[in-house]
Amino acid sequence: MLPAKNSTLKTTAPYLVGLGALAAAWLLSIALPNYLVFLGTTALLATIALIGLGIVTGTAGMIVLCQLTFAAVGAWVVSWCNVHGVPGGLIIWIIAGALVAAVIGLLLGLPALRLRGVNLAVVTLGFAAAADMTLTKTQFPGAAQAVKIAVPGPFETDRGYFLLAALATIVIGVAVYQIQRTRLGSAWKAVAFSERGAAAAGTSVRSAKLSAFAISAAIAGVAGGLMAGQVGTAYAAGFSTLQSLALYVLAIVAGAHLVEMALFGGILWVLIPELLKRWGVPQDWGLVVFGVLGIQALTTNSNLGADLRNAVAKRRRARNGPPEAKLVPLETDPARLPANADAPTLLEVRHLGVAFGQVKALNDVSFSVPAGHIVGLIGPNGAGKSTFVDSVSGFLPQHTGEVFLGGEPVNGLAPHLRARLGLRRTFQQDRVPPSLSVADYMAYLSHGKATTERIAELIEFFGCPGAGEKISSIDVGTRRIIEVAANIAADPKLLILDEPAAGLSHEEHVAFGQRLRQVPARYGTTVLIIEHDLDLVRSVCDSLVVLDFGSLLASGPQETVLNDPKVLKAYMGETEML
Ligand SMILES: Nc1ncnc2c1ncn2[C@@H]1O[C@H](COP(=O)(O)OP(=O)(O)OP(=O)(O)O)[C@@H](O)[C@H]1O
Repeated sequence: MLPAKNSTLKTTAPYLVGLGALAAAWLLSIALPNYLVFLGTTALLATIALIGLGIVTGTAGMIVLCQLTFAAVGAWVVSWCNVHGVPGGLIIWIIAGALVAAVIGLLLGLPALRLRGVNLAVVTLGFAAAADMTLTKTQFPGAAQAVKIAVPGPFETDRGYFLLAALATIVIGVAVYQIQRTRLGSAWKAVAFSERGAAAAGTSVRSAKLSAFAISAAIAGVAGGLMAGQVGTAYAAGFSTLQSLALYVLAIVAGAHLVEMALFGGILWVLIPELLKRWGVPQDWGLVVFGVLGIQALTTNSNLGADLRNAVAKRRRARNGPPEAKLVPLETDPARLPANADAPTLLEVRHLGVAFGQVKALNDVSFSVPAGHIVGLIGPNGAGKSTFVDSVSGFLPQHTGEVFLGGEPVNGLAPHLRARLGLRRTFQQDRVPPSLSVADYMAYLSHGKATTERIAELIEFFGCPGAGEKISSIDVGTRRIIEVAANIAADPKLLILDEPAAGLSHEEHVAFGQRLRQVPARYGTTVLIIEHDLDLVRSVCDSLVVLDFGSLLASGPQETVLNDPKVLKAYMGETEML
């Protein structure tokens, strides 16, 4: 875990950097010639739009090609307020523009809940093109009469306006940096990596996506309002579809989900056309340059920000060595819990059935899991184990039959709601967002319930890499253990583990089993584990349920089930192997 002094420094650092940046902006506003100050303002306003775009594309993983349309909304509201003499002045008008842009972002985000990838890109591009045509026809309020937007006294000069733009960039930059580190930021990253993984962690994918859209659009609205104030009158040409596309390219090339890289992108936004102008090349060629950069970024699936961070992490790793493997067997083997016959039922499934076309993946399966137990769910490949987990955790709502948690029916509840009721699960595939650190991931999964001390205790107990280690630098086997520990951090009633030990060495299997055996008594969590490794199953489970061809073959105490001739025949095909 991070020492307290370090973590205080981490919390205050963004504010200190912000103050430093404000001082640098003030010095630049004095030192730079007028023309460069104007260009600097343009770069800062592009930076603001890029920071917003970084949230929705870089962090939440959606392709949005209409960022400057949201900016146009901000500019439109400012122009309208100016023409109609709305009280409050520029700053209030900009805030109003941001709010209107957020509402429009929210509305556009609704179809995004159903669309992904290229389809979402097409919808947002269509929205940008439609808004572009409408604005070109109708123009901004006051544009035809060239009504100048009233800018408050201190910001009237180019230097003053540069400082206003710098202040807005710093405030938004620090705020977004901090949001990225909250549970909401983690939810965006989790949704971008795996919507199923995020839902299983109790995140409403719908709310996460809509909030990303709304906040991103609001920030674009601020950029647009400021753009209108910078030039005095907003024109449609400043918010065209092509420019939105170019901005998107810059966001992915630079890696605008990182605030400092958004600033870099903002500088490129101004620098490339400026250099072309100086070299006597038509500025429209800037769009070609952006296009080439975009193809490069998309084909290599990387961005400058991530590359830079990876290079730094690589150097640090070369200096410090890889994260130490800490999941080692305990010296004294903790005993397997004796099954408590009087324990109340925690999970009960009645007549569960799932059909995929002609395949009956589950057929009238009924059994229960008593509280405080570790129950193994076993069966040959294709027996229906994962289908069972998907049904119980809410990912296969089309199942028949009923599921009860603690006596309450959970049928019809979405996965994230079941997770919030204390029904957690892990996955066979890697669903741990690589962009989070171990501690951030645990805090995210625990819904902020787990304290720093609790996270440290879980890391220690499960032999996970250090709290500050990035998941991306950790092997997939270890990530599965982190996934187990993080789910326990949420204090679930029931944790369903889908092959948690896949990818671990024999020694780690043993060590993991020793930890798992202690989970019900130590953390109060009941465990249902699916596992092919019978050594692990034997070492941790007090009772077993066996599925075969989607039907319940046997259930009961471990020894009885493993000696059942039906199970021996169906599960392994030959008795000796058991
Ligand atoms: N989405 C799907 N569409 C069609 N058939 C499916 C689907 N998912 C699972 N099945 C089928 O349902 C049956 C049960 O699959 P399931 O993955 O639940 O088995 P399993 O016991 O978890 O297997 P394994 O141990 O290999 O993970 C299999 O015959 C499988 O081919």
